[in-house]
Amino acid sequence: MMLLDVRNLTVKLNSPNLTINAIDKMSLSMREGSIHGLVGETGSGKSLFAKALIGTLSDKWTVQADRMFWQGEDLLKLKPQKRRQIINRDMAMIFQEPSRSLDPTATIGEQINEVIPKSEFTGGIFSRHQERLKIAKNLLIKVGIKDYQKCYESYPHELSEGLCQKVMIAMALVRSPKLLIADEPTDAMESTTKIQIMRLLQKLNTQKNMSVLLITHDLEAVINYAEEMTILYSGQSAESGPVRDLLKRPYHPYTQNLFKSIPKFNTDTRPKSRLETLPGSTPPLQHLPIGCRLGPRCPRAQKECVVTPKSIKLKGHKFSCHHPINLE
Ligand SMILES: Nc1ncnc2c1ncn2[C@@H]1O[C@H](COP(=O)(O)OP(=O)(O)OP(=O)(O)O)[C@@H](O)[C@H]1O
Repeated sequence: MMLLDVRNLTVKLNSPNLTINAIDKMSLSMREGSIHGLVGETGSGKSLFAKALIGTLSDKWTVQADRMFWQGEDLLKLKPQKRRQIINRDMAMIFQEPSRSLDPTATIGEQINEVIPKSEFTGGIFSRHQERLKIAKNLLIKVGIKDYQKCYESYPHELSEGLCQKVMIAMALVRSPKLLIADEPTDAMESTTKIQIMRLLQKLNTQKNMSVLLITHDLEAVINYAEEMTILYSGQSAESGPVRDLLKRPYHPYTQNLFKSIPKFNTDTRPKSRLETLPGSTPPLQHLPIGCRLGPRCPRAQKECVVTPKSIKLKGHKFSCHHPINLE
């Protein structure tokens, strides 16, 4: 069953002089119980997408979409209060630099206690303290923190980034969300910590059937842990589909180039030769090209590319390109 189905999402930045489509008709759909990677370079709009979905963008942004279905219900058609209720109940988000998301003046225990909803308590007011303690410790055990007592009593600065991220995940689990949005959850972490966090997310996905939207520019993590992925370039969807299929036969030149930028997946590269990258860099918001935004950097660009390409569905992929590769 489809958990999330967003079609043609446009996120506009409204300034006094002009309006910019920071996200331009992006689509993303994910199945219930899956890990879905959302990949793109810095500034491609990954975090904006997440914020548009959970409704935390400020008034200077306008969000429009043909549909934003959550378990078959269009979130954009709901009254704000109802929408918030569904999002609070079903979705949770964790961020990069977890130590910054935690309150430096309160212990981990105090912070977990604060997010436990009243509905979790079964006993009376006098047993509340003991219940809180039990729930918080269970959460810390669930995310694999062995020394949970010490962690419970610690302040964030006394913990490593990896432990802080586990605490953030524990806090996110308190409402048993159906979807966990993980925005660069392992950014700037060392590789062993990275693997621990990714394995934890994978375990929660398989054991609790919690879907994960993994937002990252770490393509290898997506290849290792996600079943499906969406590739964003400068606010436009380039290609989406099952990770294995995309790896085997990408249709979009940008997808092909992304994979070629990882030595492990570029078997054509001779030792000591340069990795293939596209010329130039991603355009800033104030200088977005018209049509396909990859156009100025794309080796296959032709005059049609000044018109935004339509999304084409083929063999389980969706891609938006006038001159795709590997079609034969
Ligand atoms: N509050 C804001 N005001 C103005 N522009 C913004 C704001 N937030 C994001 N942007 C712009 O919107 C675009 C998309 O930003 P976003 O943070 O979604 O990118 P991202 O893909 O998540 O990048 P990163 O991987 O660096 O987090 C960027 O060009 C960014 O500069």
